[in-house]
Amino acid sequence: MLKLEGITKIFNEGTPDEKVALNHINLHLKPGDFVTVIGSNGAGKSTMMNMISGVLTPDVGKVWIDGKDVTNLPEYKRSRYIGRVFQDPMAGTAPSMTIEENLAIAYARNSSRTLRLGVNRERRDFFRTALEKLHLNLENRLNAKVGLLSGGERQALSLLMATFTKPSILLLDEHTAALDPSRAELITNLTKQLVEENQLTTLMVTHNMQQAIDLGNRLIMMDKGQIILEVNEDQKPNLTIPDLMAEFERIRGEKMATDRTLLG
Ligand SMILES: Nc1ncnc2c1ncn2[C@@H]1O[C@H](COP(=O)(O)OP(=O)(O)OP(=O)(O)O)[C@@H](O)[C@H]1O
Repeated sequence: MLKLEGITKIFNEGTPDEKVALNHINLHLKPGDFVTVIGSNGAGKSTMMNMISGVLTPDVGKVWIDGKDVTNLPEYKRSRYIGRVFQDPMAGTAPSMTIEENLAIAYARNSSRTLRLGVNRERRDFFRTALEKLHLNLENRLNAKVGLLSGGERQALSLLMATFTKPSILLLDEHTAALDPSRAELITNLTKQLVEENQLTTLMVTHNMQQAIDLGNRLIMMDKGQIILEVNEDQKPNLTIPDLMAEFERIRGEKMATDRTLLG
């Protein structure tokens, strides 16, 4: 489903600002895997997500999606395989367009579906049914401009837009971090629901260790451009925050830099 093979990315190579952002990353996600990604600031998490979505190309290594080598496929050509939700609720939607128009764009992105431009009745019913799942009453506001929605509502819509065409890979990039706790919980629950319903293969970056433990069937920890710990399906149900901190200390020989956000 997703395979990263020996991925290395060096920024500003050969200059005093040289930075090895990813150092020989190997990762394999089976269909339906939901992998949470934790790691300190600058560990390489966003760089890895950008490598998968095609924003960046690796210096060394290959990216495979659905058995295809997509390493050199540009972002716009990869978008039909990938749904992505960012930290900023403003990033995933077009504020001056209506909810319906935003959904129509997301729907059209997956070109494997038949696309007739515009929104016909059948499509509108499909959008309404999808929106009902959010339990935010957005199904009755199809013609409302997205710019008028709250941050939580926009993030819920972004999540729906990223998932309802069933992408091969769903990338969640700290997508609850900018929300207040009750909205973050709503989006977390919605994430669980949509991923399960659509059986999506998912990679989620979070700074919240409890969220990383609670969601998904696998967990990886990154540090200094490397995956330093992989927790598999059998180990994850019993995992605790102290376990993760102890593992970091064992591997790196130093205490993990933590703050309240990281501890959730
Ligand atoms: N375009 C770039 N040019 C130069 N250096 C970069 C660039 N993008 C990332 N880096 C560096 O690469 C390293 C990894 O960055 P990355 O954003 O992937 O980390 P991260 O794990 O997502 O961190 P955070 O949790 O703080 O968002 C960092 O040291 C960062 O400064």
